[in-house]
Amino acid sequence: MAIKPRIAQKDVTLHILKTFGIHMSKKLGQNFLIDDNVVDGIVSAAKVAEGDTVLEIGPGIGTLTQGLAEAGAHVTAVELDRRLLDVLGKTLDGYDNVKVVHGDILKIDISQEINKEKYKVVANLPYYITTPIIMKLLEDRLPIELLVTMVQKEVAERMAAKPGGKEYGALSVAVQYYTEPEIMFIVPPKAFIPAPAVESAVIRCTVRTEPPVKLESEKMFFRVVKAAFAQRRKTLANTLKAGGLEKELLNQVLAQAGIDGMRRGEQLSIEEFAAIANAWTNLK
Ligand SMILES: C[S@@+](CC[C@H](N)C(=O)[O-])C[C@H]1O[C@@H](n2cnc3c(N)ncnc32)[C@H](O)[C@@H]1O
Repeated sequence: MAIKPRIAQKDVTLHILKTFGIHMSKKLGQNFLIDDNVVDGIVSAAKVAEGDTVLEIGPGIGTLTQGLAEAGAHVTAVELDRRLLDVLGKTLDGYDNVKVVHGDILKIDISQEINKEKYKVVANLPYYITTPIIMKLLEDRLPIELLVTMVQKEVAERMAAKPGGKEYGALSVAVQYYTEPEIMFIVPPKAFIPAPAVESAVIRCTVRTEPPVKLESEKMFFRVVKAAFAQRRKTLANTLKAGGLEKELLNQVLAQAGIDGMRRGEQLSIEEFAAIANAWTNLK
C-alpha cells in the first residue's frame, strides 16, 4: 500500500490542481480539504479499521480517500466530475484498496458497486445536494452501519435538533428516525480551498437496527411529519387538515393520540408524530 505525501495541505493541493489544469467547480460543490487534522478527525470519527468497507461520495482529488485507504479501509469512491478521474488515477496510484467509480451518487445503483453485508459511508459532501444524498442513503435502506459526513454546520444542527427550536424540522425527524446523529466537531472555512462562506461540521449518524417507534404505516408517519412542517407557524389541527386529514376525523385522531391540536409541529417528538400517524391509520 502506498504511503504518499498527504494531499491535505494547501501547497500540495494547489500543485496537483495546477499540474492537471483543474479549476474547481462551484456548481459541483468543490471545496477541497487542505487540513490534515480534519482528514484524520473524520477517519477517526468513522472508527475506520483495517478491512472496513467504505463508500466515499465525491473524492475530489483524493484527499479524504487517502486517509481512509491508509487506515486500511476498502474504499469505493464515487465521483461525478470526469476531469478528476485522471487526477485520482495519479494521487491514488499504488493504493490497491481503492476503487474509483465515475457517476452521480443520486443516480447510480450503489448495491451494484458495493456488495457487502455492512459498510460505512464517509464523505465531505457536495453542499448543493447534501439532503437528497443523505435521504437517499437512508430511505433506500442500504446496509449502512454508520454515516460520517462533512456538511454545512447549519445542516448538521438541523439533523441533530431536538423538538422546540427553529432548527427542528422534517429533516431532524427523518434523520433521527433512521439514525442516532452526533455532531463530532466544527470545521472553519479555512480548512478548504476555496474557503466556503459558511462553517462546516462533521456529523456521525449511527444507523439504528430497530426504528425508535412502532408504526402502523411508515408512509403515514412521513405524511404527518411533512404536513406538520409544511406550514411551521400553523397549529397542528390546521396543518393536518391541509395534509388531507378529514375534518370529521381530526378530533378523534388527536384524542386517540393524546395530542392537543393547538400545538405546532416543531414542538412534537418522534413518539408524538408516531402516535398521530398510528391513530390516523387506525381510524381512517
Ligand atoms: C466538497 S468536495 C469534497 C472533495 C474531497 N473529498 C475533499 O474532501 O477534499 C465534493 C466532491 O463531490 C463531487 N460531487 C458533486 N456532485 C456529485 C454527485 N452528484 N455524485 C458524486 N460526486 C459528486 C464534487 O465533484 C467534489 O469532488
